Amino acid sequence: MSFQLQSVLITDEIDTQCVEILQKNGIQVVKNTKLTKEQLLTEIPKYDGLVVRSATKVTADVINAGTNLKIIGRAGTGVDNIDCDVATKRGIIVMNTPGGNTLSAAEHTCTLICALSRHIHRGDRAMKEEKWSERKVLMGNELYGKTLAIIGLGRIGKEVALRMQSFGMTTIGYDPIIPAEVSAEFNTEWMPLEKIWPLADYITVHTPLIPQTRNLINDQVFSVCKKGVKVVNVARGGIIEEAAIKRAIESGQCGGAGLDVFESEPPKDFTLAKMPQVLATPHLGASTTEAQKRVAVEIAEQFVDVVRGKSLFGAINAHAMTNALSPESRPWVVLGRKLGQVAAGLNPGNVENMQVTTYGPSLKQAGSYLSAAILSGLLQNSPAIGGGDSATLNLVNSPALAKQIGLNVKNTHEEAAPAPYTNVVSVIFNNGFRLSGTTSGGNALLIEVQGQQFSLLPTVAADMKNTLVKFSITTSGGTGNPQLLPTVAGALASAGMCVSSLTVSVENDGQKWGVATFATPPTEKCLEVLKTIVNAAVLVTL
Ligand SMILES: NC(=O)c1ccc[n+]([C@@H]2O[C@H](COP(=O)([O-])OP(=O)(O)OC[C@H]3O[C@@H](n4cnc5c(N)ncnc54)[C@H](O)[C@@H]3O)[C@@H](O)[C@H]2O)c1
Ligand SMILES: O=C(O)[C@H](O)COP(=O)(O)O
Repeated sequence: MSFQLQSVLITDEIDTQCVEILQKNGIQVVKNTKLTKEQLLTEIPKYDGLVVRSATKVTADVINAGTNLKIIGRAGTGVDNIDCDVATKRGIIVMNTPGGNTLSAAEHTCTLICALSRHIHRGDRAMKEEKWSERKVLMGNELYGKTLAIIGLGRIGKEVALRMQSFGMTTIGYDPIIPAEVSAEFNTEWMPLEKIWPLADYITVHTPLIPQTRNLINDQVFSVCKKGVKVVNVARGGIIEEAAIKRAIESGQCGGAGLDVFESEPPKDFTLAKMPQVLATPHLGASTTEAQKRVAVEIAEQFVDVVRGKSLFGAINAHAMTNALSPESRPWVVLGRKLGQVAAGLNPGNVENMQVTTYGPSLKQAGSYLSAAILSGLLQNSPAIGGGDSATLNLVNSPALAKQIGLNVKNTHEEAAPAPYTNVVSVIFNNGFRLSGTTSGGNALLIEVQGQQFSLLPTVAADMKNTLVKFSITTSGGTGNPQLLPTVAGALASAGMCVSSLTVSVENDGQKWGVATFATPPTEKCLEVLKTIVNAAVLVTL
């Protein structure tokens, strides 16, 4: 699945290469870093892409005002300034540039650790104030032989560990997803937090700011640390509680803090930053020419790759789309959506469980995008999610919306497809309703609806604004009525309908089902006419 991207708005200071790459690829770019919140709300509907750093707060109201938004790019790492939940529900891809500023942030962290150990900030201030005598009180400590605790052993945490080991520091750390064997590869002993606190001479945090990490280091943690412990935060303000740092410095429990990030940026109150024991920088971790060039180029190239259907690298909320980018997957995405629409049209009611089974080698990795595509068709008019908002249902938001309404989805795969097909997708709901389909020559085809198999498969084409009428026919003992199809076709034609296709299923239990598709929407009159000939007729708008 790929999409058109016509215009991108950049609202933070980003290297010019971002603009150049996007423009070279035919995307119009407007860079305006001076927009007020109100101006942003007015401007955003004009764009289908937005690129930011950490300054622009991409809040729910901005995302909801962005009626054409398809993608939000973060030229950097942290996405805490973007309301990712709201973006996901709106079907908007959010991507960052993981790794682009890792080295700069790691170097900045190491710089703060070194500077804190020798009171560089205080020495510098003393010189500027012509207070040479300060040298008597600015006794430092070597880093050699000291223990550095690293909370968050991801990209930056690892680079910090490797660099500080060259000063002779012992590195220990904690991360819920990095196992001890992995941290051992960069000579860092994994430990639970309670074991870490009393051992650390320095603590540096490198986690995202999430509920589990907010105020991770607080009064209680300081109280079990070594007296004089020094803390460093180049991750996000609030991971180390600012009020607790202040109290710990005042009591002498904390010997110094290196802070690049703050709970509010810019800080509403500079008291903490002004404390002599605090070495503060205004969120400079990624502010190097190298990192800024890298993240600017990366976010622009990532946008271009999505537009070309090449890659979703950096996307943090589009898991279902990962295997849906290739041209071969497109008819399957269409089929999935159509199956969902057919199910919604024929099987209204409470659906709590949906099982999607993919068959055949080509669909081995297709389960997640096919179930997302089916959900996008199934839920498009669902009152449970506000109904009728079909334009916004896609592979990004439909899994999240299904979860929100308590619809459980299970994917399974089987290597061999039922003969005579090579690849098939079938979906079955908790009430037993099932349907399946395949693709051929780029067309989406129905194989089976509710146990009724078609030998000549009805097309549910993507580009045809067609409507499907399912009708059931009693064939009384299997003899059938050879005149039925011409009779139905004739009746529909007399009702003024332009029929695109008319297909009847293989007989099952004395029943046949027919599917008619139309190039223009059928009228109520068409249904009435049909009902005089067949047992039941249901209209499904695709
Ligand atoms: N100051 C700056 O300019 C600057 C620059 C770049 C990145 N950052 C910030 O640094 C942080 C880390 O970036 P990264 O690229 O290393 O990210 P990363 O995703 O590579 O690593 C983060 C690690 O934190 C771990 N983690 C999550 N919850 C945790 C918890 N409760 N306890 C311990 N660890 C936990 C994750 O498992 C992950 O391994 C992010 O918040 C990012 O925004 C700041
Ligand atoms: O998470 C990040 O990438 C850093 O905090 C950098 O933020 P910035 O792009 O605003 O400098």
